[in-house]
Amino acid sequence: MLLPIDTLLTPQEVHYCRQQLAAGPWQDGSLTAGTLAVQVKRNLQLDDHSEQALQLRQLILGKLQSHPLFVSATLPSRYFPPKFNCYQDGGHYGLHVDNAILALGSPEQLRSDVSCTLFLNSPDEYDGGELVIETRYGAQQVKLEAGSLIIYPSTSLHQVLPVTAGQRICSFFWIQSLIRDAHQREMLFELDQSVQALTVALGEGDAEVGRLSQLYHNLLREWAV
Ligand SMILES: O=C(O)CCC(=O)C(=O)O
Ligand SMILES: [Fe+2]
Repeated sequence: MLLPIDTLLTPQEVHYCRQQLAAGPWQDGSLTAGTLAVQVKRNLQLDDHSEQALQLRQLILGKLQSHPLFVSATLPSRYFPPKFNCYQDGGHYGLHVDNAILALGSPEQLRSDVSCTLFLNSPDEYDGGELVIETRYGAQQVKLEAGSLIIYPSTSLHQVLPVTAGQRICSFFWIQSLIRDAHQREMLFELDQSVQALTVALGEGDAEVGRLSQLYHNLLREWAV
């Protein structure tokens, strides 16, 4: 499931991120690429240890944790601290799959189940730079408004097309989900969305809403790892 989440950040929050990023120490993205990725990756990344990265991570993680649609769709168990990238002058990231286990061997180790890109500048500010995600139904091109986020299964092959004019600035990160399997996660998401809509329409006291809600929680209990 590819799911866009519109306006995770307000325009004011996007503005704050852009200010911090303008000041931030950027480095060659190939420094942090694995042995395979280094052959296909050409971009800049904010130094993960910088003050700017620490500040922005806190802001983004806080917004994610309090966003009901994001939580329902990803069922997060652990968050990889958001990173920041910038593509310009033909910069791109060729077709790849994200590492299954991130920060391998460290206390932050996490299995990537859901990959996320949060767009931090407007699509009007650059040409190219589409995030292209291969799905069972063909390749999908994604380029969202500043402050919006796309989530997609980490099992997918994906690439960022060359940015031929301007700059594309994003945050990207991964989620380890309570539900490892993308299909199970998607079914739970759809059930949860229906339960929420029926709760509004029929009220919390409705017996059938109660039964569907019981089903949701018992499936989650059954499948959560
Ligand atoms: O910039 C993006 O949208 C995705 C970056 C990416 O695929 C990665 O860093 O693994
Ligand atoms: Fe990736």
